[in-house]
Amino acid sequence: MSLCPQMAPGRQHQCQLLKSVRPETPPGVPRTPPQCPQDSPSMSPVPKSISGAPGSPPDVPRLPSDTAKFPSVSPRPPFTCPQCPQDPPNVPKPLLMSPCCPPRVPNPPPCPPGSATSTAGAKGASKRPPWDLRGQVRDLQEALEQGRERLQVLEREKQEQSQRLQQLQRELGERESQESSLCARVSSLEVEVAQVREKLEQSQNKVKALEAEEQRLKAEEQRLKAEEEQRRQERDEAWGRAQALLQQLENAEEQLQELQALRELEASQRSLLAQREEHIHLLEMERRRLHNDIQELRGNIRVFCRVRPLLPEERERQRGMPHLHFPSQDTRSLVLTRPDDSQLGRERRAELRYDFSFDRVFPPAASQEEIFQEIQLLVQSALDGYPVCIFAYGQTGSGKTFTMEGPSPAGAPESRGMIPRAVRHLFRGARDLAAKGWQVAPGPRGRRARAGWEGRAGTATAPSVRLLCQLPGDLQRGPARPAAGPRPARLRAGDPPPGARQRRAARPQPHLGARGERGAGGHVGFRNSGENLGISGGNLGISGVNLGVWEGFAVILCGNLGVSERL
Ligand SMILES: Nc1ncnc2c1ncn2[C@@H]1O[C@H](COP(=O)(O)OP(=O)(O)OP(=O)(O)O)[C@@H](O)[C@H]1O
Repeated sequence: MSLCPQMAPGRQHQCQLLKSVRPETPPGVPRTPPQCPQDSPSMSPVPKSISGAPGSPPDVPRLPSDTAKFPSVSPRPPFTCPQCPQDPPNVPKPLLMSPCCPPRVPNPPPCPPGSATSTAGAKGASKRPPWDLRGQVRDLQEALEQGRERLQVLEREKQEQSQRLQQLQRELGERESQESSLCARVSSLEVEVAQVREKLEQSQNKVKALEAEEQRLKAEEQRLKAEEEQRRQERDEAWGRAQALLQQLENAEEQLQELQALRELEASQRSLLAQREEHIHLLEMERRRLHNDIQELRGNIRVFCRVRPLLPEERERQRGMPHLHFPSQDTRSLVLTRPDDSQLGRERRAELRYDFSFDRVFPPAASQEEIFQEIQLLVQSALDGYPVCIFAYGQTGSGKTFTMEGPSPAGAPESRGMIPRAVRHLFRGARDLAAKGWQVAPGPRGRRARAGWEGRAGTATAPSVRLLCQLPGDLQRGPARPAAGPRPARLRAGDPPPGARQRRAARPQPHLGARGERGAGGHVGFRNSGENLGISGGNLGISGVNLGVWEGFAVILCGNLGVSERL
């Protein structure tokens, strides 16, 4: 059995079946196995899915089922006569066992005489007597005749079989050509299948890529949707803010209009205020003038007398102060009496009476506040630009320091002296003036400036206030100074304190608190919020009662003058 060398194993059975029905090739005729030029060794059987696939060409003839066409593949066993021990010699074997060409089993030839099949004739012949030779010859002739007829039948059958064989050979050729074409077709189909598979793989790869791209695009779509949602929210928020801003803008425009109206009102009010301020200024100037006229009328130089109470040790030595009398109806008088005893003590004379008159007399019970009530108007005059000098004069131990500074150490606020009270009054008055639009600033040092508070709101004039303080005992003795230093010059009105510039440039001024604590050399100064209303009188050189006032500055000179004598 020869096989197609390029035929796939799955197709071997088919070729085997075709081979089995092929008759023996006559000798001399070259037999060529059917070739499948397009078959490849790796060709696989045609898958049913392909033949039944929708894409299969409809005109491709399907190979007939071999088993259907050739149900009995195995060769039929040779016919044997059941009555004969071996095959009859001239009985042809069946050639085909195809359903389309069912085998035609010839009638079994009659058994030769003597065999089991010829038992009937033999029986007939046996019925003949052995001596009936003629009868036996007739029987033989009849048998011969039957054999001839049988031979003729067989000849006809042979011819029919030959024709059938030729027909089958033609069919076989057709089938082989058909098979070749089918093989070629199958090969082409397999190539197409391979191409389709390749395309299918490519398509699957593309599908996978597209699916991945789809996933990516879906994710991108989700992200874009989220961004879109966020943008929408932001837009809504921005829209809300814009609406709010529009509303605010409208409100602002309304407020602007109101502000414009208010500005116009403010301008009118300002002009009115300016008029009122001008009026107030005029009134203030008038008040100042009247105030100082009153002060002048009361006296440019006023002398107050204060009698301090007895000290504890003095109470032990004397019984009260019967020699001092303070008329209750007259606060300006002080009466001093003393008995006018004769030198011998025999005569009884009337008391000697000394009447003193001052601008104000303060009895021992007078408080610091009562005293300051009298001098604070002078402080107001200093704020108005008038030179003011306040000093205490008296015997040692008469209470000058107590009056001007207060007790030492410091006691209750109500026991403060005149200096801290004046300073406080000055600063308070300066603040009140500033609240009214007046500018209060320290004046230029070392040069003269116009006296008085002539500055007004909006003007640039610089009022100056200097508070010159000399502490107890120092005014008479003078400040401590170097031995080689110059002696203080006698001051004239209008002269600046000698050495003031020099002193200010030489060393910083001692600064005290608002209470006016004693500084080095007995000179004190007051500083508050950078405004120096302090002392520059270190070398003021006031001696005795000769006081100099530096014109051009509003000066308050507070101090006391000690005398070495007791009254
Ligand atoms: N009004 C008063 N009320 C109570 N005590 C007073 C009063 N005035 C003075 N004193 C007391 O009298 C004493 C002497 O007062 P002070 O030192 O002020 O006198 P002085 O005139 O300054 O003396 P000196 O000239 O020696 O400096 C002090 O103890 C003081 O406390």
